[in-house]
Amino acid sequence: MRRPTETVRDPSAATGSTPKLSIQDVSKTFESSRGSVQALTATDLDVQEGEFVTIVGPSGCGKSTLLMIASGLETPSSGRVLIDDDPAGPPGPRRSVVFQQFALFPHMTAEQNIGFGLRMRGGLTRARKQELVAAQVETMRLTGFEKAYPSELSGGMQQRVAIARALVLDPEILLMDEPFGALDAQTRTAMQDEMAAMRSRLNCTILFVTHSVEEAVFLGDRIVVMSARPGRISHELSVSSDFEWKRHQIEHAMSERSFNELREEVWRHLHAGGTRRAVHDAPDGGHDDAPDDAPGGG
Ligand SMILES: Nc1ncnc2c1ncn2[C@@H]1O[C@H](COP(=O)(O)OP(=O)(O)OP(=O)(O)O)[C@@H](O)[C@H]1O
Repeated sequence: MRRPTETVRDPSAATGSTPKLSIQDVSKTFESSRGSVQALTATDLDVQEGEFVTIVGPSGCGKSTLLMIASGLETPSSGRVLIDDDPAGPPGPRRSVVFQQFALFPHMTAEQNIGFGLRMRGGLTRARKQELVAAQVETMRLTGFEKAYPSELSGGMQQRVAIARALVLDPEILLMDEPFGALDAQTRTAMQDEMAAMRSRLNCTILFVTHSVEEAVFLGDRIVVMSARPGRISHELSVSSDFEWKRHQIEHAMSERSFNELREEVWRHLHAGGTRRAVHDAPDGGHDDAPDDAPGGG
């Protein structure tokens, strides 16, 4: 029987399949007025088709940089990114990104925001585009708010619009950079549950950056732990889909022993990676909010 948690070094080697997304020996150095900052070093990550990979690590360790490089919005200083074994190239419709700050157009309604990326897409009639937007409105439980402007929507609804805007493009790879980080605790919990429930209906591969170990454990098929700057992947853990709590809500999951064992294991690896304080949740896990003390915060 498969152990519920096990260290996975190279999942593609285990499955023998071509990864959907492959980040190979990527490093990134930013040049700024304060000198150069090495954000990432020698980072390798393979993500299999349909896999949901969560990334945690200390503040400033390069999580967002890794995600931006995976999206094509940032170029690596060295190394390469492949999709289905081919160079990923510049950003395109195969990859969609959802940011922490929803980045909605304030002068557009919810449905106009959702349909924005479809405007440039050829081969679709106007009626078909409207159908696709309507389907996302329903999936994201935004019915009745189609004509509302972002300022008229709650934070959770705004983020649902942002996710709908990414999903309407039917991306092969969805890249999410702390998508629930700007939400209040209650809305965040609701969105975590929605993401887990929606997951089986999503036909895409997901890379998800979070500061929350709980979110990472609850949502991820695999958790990637990064170490302090210059960031690199220090550990990976797989989370078996056999866990019963994977089919429940996060509040329920957090009361399960196996969930908490996994959470503690992630914390151990975070501590081993060189920071006392890496993420900002675990309300009952003894890891209270505290000022960032990891090097290179930002
Ligand atoms: N455009 C940039 N120019 C200069 N330095 C940058 C730039 N983007 C990121 N950095 C630096 O690279 C390092 C990694 O940043 P990044 O945002 O990827 O980390 P992170 O792990 O996502 O941080 P956080 O958890 O706080 O969001 C930081 O030291 C940051 O200051």
